[in-house]
Amino acid sequence: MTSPTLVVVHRDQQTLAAAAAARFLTTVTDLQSAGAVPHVVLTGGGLGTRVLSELRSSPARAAVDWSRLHVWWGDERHLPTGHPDRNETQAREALLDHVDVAPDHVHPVPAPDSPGDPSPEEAAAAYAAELAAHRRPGDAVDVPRFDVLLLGMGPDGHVASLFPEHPALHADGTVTGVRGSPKPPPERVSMTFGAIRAAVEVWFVVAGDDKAAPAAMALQGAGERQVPAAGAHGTRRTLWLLDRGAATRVPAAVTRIASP
Ligand SMILES: O=C1O[C@H](COP(=O)(O)O)[C@@H](O)[C@H](O)[C@H]1O
Repeated sequence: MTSPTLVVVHRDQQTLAAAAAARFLTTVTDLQSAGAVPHVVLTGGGLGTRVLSELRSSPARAAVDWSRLHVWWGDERHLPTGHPDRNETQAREALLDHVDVAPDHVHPVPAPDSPGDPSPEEAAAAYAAELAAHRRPGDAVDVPRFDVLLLGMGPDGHVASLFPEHPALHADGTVTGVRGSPKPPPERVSMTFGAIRAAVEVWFVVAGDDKAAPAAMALQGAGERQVPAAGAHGTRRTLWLLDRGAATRVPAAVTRIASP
């Protein structure tokens, strides 16, 4: 049985980013107050990073015990440590350097300048091993059961670094090296659908007219080879947080207007 999908439309990118941050803070606070140490997966991309900036500037960020939170990435650009285009660098600058995360609870994808100078495939294998080491009792896949997995979506419908018609779409295991990415840089590391679909909740954060077509296709039964976003869903719920531009082609019957 497939889990429910909820599409929420916000007035504009700014409202969407702030609302996603508020949801995130509430979800993590609820989990922590129930005694859990949540596992969250961050996304790169313009809006994904903006959500992190909103988390940083929210007064409610003090409600979260940042030291009791595991942070992972759904994908990474295979670039040296500290490179401005690494998703990790952007997340650290936007949020992680400004909250009291426990360093050993932050799990970046190994960079090419990490010990052993890993290739994308070797970095993927190391990340898969790190994920497997955090698997919890009862977890069905070799990853911790992610409480929230954030995803941006490219105008081509890609999610994480799973691009349309790319061989990485068919990778086994939980993490794959990616070569020949149509979006620079060409070398990347990505969670596979197997890992993404182990998440309890998948939250898409998508804004802009250029995302309207793939959003509509993903929500209306497109194949995941053509529109990879169609293949990403959570075990309990999949949430699409859109701005008006990205929602223009989604049938009104499946959307909820949060901020007109
Ligand atoms: O390269 C990437 O792009 C996607 C989408 O980015 P956006 O700027 O179009 O929102 C992102 O989700 C992914 O993590 C990133 O590596």
